[in-house]
Amino acid sequence: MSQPLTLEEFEHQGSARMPPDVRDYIGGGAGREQTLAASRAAFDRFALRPRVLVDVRAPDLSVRLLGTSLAAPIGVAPMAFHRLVHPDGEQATARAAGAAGALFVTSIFASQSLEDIAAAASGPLWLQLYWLRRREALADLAQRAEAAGYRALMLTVDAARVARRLRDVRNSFSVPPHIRAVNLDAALPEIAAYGAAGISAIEAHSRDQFDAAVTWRDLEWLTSRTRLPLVLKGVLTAQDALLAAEHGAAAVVVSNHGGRQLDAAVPGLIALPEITDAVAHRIPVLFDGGVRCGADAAKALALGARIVLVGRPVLWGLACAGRDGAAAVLKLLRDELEEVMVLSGRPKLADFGRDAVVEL
Ligand SMILES: Cc1cc2nc3c(=O)[nH]c(=O)nc-3n(C[C@H](O)[C@H](O)[C@H](O)COP(=O)(O)O)c2cc1C
Ligand SMILES: CC(C)CC(=O)C(=O)O
Repeated sequence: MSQPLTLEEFEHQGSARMPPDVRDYIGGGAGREQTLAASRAAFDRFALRPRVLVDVRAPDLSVRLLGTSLAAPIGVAPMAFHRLVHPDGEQATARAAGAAGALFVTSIFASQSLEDIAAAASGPLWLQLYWLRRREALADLAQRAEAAGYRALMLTVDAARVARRLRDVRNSFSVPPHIRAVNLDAALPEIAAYGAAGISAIEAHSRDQFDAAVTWRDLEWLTSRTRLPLVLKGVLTAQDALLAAEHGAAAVVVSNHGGRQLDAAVPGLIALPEITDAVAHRIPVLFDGGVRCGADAAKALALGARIVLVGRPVLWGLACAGRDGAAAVLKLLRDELEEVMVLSGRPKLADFGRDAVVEL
C-alpha cells in the first residue's frame, strides 16, 4: 500500500484495518450525524487570505500554552481505548505526539494506565476527566496525574451522558472484555458489563456512572483538590466561556465532541469567533472537530484558537502502523500547516488573526 499523502488517505487505509463495529464507533456521530457533517462543511465557509513579499524562510510553529512549550500548535484530543485499534495503545500514540512536538491528552477511558503512558511519553501530557457520580475517583485520578507529571486536567462538560449513537445501537457495540478502562478499574463496573443486544454499552454505562447533576458550583470541589490547571472541553457559547473564566478555568476547548454528543449542535468553527471575542484576552481558547489538513488548522487559528486538537485521524494512523502511523499523521498535519504559513506570507502564528480568513 502506498504511503498516505493526506489524512483522508490515512482514514481509508486505517479504517480498513478495523473491525466494522470499531470503525463505526470511531467514525460515527450522534443521532442523524448532522453535526458531524456540518462541522466538516464549516471549514469550506472560510478561505485563506494570503499576503505576499514577506520573508518566510523561517516559519515558527512553536507555541506556549499554560506554561508548556509545544513545537507545533497541535494536540491529540482525548479518545477512549486506543487499544481498540492497535495493541500498543496510548503508549504508542503518546510517543507519536512527543515526536511531533504535539500535546497528548489521555482519556479517563484510556486502555493503559496513566503512569505507563507517562513512562512512554516524550512530550507534555494532560489528563481528561468525565464527572463521575463516584466523584472521589476524580480526586484520586487528579493526584495520580499530578504525581505522574501530567500538566493539566481537562474536564469534558458536553456529556451529562453519552449520546444515542445510532451506529453503536445497531451494532450493540460494547468494548471487548480484554480492553478495559484500567484507570477506573477499582472505581467503576466495566463498560462490557452493560453490553446487551440492541443497545450501546457505552451509552448505558454513562447513564449509570456519569453525574448528570453537576453544575458550575461543583467545579470548586475539583479545583480545590488539585494543583493542576483545569481546562473545560466542550464549550460552544460565549456565555459559557465567560462562566468558565469566572469559575477559574485555565482554558476552554471549543468542541462539539466530534459530532458525537448533541446532534444539531453548532459547528465548532462557527462558534469559535464569539468565544474568542469573549474570553481569548483572559484565557487560551483551544479548538477541535473535523481538522483534516493544515489549512483547516490555519482557519481555526485565524478565528482565535491557540492550538487545535485532532481526534480520529490519529487513530487512523495508529491503526495503520502503530506509533509510526500516528506520528506520520501528526507530522503531515504539521508540515501542511507550515506550508500554509510559508505560502500565505504568515510565518508566525501571531500572523493568523481574523484578517487571515475571509468568510465566503
Ligand atoms: C473514538 C473516540 C473516542 C473519544 N473519546 C473521548 C473521551 O474519552 N473523552 C473526551 O472528552 N472526548 C472523546 N472524544 C472526542 C474527542 O476528544 C474530540 O472532541 C473529537 O474526536 C474531535 O473531532 P475529530 O475526531 O473530528 O478530530 C472521542 C472521540 C472519538 C472519535
Ligand atoms: C467511552 C466514551 C464515553 C468515550 C467518548 O467520549 C466518546 O466515545 O466520544
